[in-house]
Amino acid sequence: MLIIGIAGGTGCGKTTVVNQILNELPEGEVGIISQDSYYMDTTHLPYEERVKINFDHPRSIDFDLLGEHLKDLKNGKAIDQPVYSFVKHNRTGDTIKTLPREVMIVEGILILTHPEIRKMFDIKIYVHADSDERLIRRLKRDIADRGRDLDEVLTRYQTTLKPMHQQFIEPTKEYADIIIPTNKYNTVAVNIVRTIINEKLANA
Ligand SMILES: Nc1ncnc2c1ncn2[C@@H]1O[C@H](COP(=O)(O)OP(=O)(O)O)[C@@H](O)[C@H]1O
Ligand SMILES: Nc1ccn([C@@H]2O[C@H](COP(=O)(O)O)[C@@H](O)[C@H]2O)c(=O)n1
Repeated sequence: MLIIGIAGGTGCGKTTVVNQILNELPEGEVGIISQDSYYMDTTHLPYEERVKINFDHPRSIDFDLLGEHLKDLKNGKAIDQPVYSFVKHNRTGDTIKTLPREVMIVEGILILTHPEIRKMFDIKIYVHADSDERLIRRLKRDIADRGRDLDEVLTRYQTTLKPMHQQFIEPTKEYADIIIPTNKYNTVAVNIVRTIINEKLANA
């Protein structure tokens, strides 16, 4: 199994890059794990407390569960990936059965911050877009898809997103084998990653 980790700040385009990679690959050959599925279970907290959580700090992620799941997949076992709600700030209680594939992609802002998880990646990719570009994309996306308003996104950006990005996320660029610039759509880089995956699939 080849495990590819894709990190980068919020709104840099990780999900978009993953979808572009998958677009021209045979369906079902590559498995996807999203770090968002591994936000800590917050069922014990009322909604008013969940809203206040710093979702850009590494402690907000259940890395133990993510590590167990990656080990299971490596050992050929299917996992039940939790489904996360950005509206409820919690897992929904549903899961998605995720089967082990020859190539697994793990994507998320904080996945390269954890030494044990980092070691499990055969290829580490950091997707880079400038912070103003990321903020604009995040604003549009969170208002359109994640039930947020302008004030919520901007307050969160100032209080947690920006400082956590500088403290935890941006420094993980140094672990990357490949850095993909995404201020514009980057089809050349996407094609390079797809070629690596195709080679792995052809030799499987
Ligand atoms: N290269 C790009 N140029 C313009 N918009 C982009 C680009 N990549 C992603 N987007 C848009 O920005 C938003 C955030 O992208 P997304 O892939 O969800 O980022 P991430 O997963 O890193 O948070 C989405 O609405 C997406 O359509
Ligand atoms: N309940 C939550 C949980 C997370 N976030 C934000 O999501 C961002 C990470 O996801 P991307 O798809 O943007 O990589 C992260 O910056 C968290 O602030 C949230 O808003 N609400």
